[in-house]
Amino acid sequence: MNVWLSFWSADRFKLSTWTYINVYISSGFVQLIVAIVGSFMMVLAVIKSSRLLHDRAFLSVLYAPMSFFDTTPMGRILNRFSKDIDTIDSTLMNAFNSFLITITGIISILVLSAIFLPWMIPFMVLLTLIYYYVAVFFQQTNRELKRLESLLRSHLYAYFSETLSGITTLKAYHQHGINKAIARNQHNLDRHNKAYYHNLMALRWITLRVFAVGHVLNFVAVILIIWARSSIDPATAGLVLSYLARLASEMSYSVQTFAQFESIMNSTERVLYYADSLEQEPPAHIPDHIPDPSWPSEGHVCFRDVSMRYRPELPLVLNSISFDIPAGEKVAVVGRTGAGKSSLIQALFRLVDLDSGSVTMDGIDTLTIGTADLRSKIAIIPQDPVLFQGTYRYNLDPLSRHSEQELWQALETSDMKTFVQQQEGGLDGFVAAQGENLSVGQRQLVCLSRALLAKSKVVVLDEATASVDLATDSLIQKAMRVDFADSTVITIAHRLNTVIDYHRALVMDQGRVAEYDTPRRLLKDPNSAFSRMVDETGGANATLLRTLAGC
Ligand SMILES: Nc1ncnc2c1ncn2[C@@H]1O[C@H](COP(=O)(O)OP(=O)(O)OP(=O)(O)O)[C@@H](O)[C@H]1O
Repeated sequence: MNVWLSFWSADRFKLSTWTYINVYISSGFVQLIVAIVGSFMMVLAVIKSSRLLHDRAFLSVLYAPMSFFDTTPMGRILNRFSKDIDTIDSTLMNAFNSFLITITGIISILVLSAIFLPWMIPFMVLLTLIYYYVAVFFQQTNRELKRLESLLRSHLYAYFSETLSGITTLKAYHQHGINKAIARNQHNLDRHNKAYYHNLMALRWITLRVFAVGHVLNFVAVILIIWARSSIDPATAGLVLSYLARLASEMSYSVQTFAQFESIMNSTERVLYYADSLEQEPPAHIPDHIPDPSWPSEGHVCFRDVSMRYRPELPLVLNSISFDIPAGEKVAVVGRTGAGKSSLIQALFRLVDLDSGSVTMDGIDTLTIGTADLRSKIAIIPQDPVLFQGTYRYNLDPLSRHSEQELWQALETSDMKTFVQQQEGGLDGFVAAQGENLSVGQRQLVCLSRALLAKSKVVVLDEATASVDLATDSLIQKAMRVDFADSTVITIAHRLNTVIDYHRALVMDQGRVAEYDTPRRLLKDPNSAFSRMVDETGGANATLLRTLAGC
């Protein structure tokens, strides 16, 4: 544009060469102003669209299957939502703008030189080809180096966040644990810096070659001007040389800005992958199969030949499991560690897709309805209760469906009323991220209150192994018997004392149902797996358990 503008004005106003040069420079200035204003507006547009991209990617991650979280390090996810999004927001348009300015600058210089020194055209074509070849070669290497750097940054973030979340364990190992964490962190930092250093070196490599191409073109121009000194006036020669002097740095800068632009587009590509290509869970709602709001009114749960594996390449963790839980019964799921107890719950919630078989609740196959429709109907008190940053009110009733009185009632049943009343703000008191300002037992009691409010017909309790004191434990057990008297309760039990009076015990062994009957009947057979588990609790306790079971 500035070449055209300067020629047009020079011709129209019959300007001298020096004025002509001034016009050329000032038209370049006009171009710069237009580019800056344009890029400012585009930056705003990019920030807005990156926000949409961020939201789409975030939603897609939230609905990704559990296998995605099992196989993707947390650092990698954090990297995409921090560094990549920030790069798109703050540097994408500037890099694109800089690249456009330098490339149009190079074209202007080449056109200007070609007009005044036409003999340069063959050299320009040859050197442009060399420039292109070197730039493409550099780009291929640079792209991989950038990927490597980003990957190693993800490792760095992953280990860092892992260290922070396990800080208490590290501290428990005193100086040894901390020193090890520091050493590992330094190692990760060094590896990341190595990749970054190679990136810088690659940039040096290309700069040297591109500068060489630019200077050779300059040299050729000088030779040609000397050769044609009789037919070219000094002012024109000066004009061409002064512009060609800028060529080398413009060429080098254009490769750098293109490399930067491409690496930013890598960030865009990575976020786009999360937004568009992540495998997704089955739909949250299936319009033609929305269950009746009162479903499940009974709480009859039935597993039929259920097989499940966590990922296609892994072995089955549930192997053709069948059992029936009549409505309102309390079932204890017991078994050795790794037997598949938690996997059973994953199958019930459809957190992992079934390989085969079906799970029905009150006759409705859970595969035929949306995952959100299913999960909202089952209450769970997990072993490791999760609370969100906010208030007690928000954690108890995130969808604001219950009255204040109902919230207090639920807290009273779970013995948390006095505690919440003592907090500043009461129900609107502050709950830290992951409930860090509450003990694990208190967190479980908040989860119990939430389950009480949900009034679900199917309740799952993943019994805490060690983190809950006996008082909290017995409170939860009492709630299971009294407040969920009409509900079907499935308890993953680690302590047999708490579930010995349940209606049934389901003994899991290596992903199969080993035994399923009333504790009394199972205990009548001294060789049953359940009997052996009871015996392992010790002579006196085993006798007590047998008495409680009515043997
Ligand atoms: N996310 C996962 N990805 C792959 N395999 C898993 C995953 N979770 C569990 N497993 C495997 O599934 C099997 C059953 O594990 P599960 O957690 O269901 O056992 P569990 O009986 O609940 O054990 P525990 O009493 O120790 O909690 C184990 O062999 C375990 O290695």
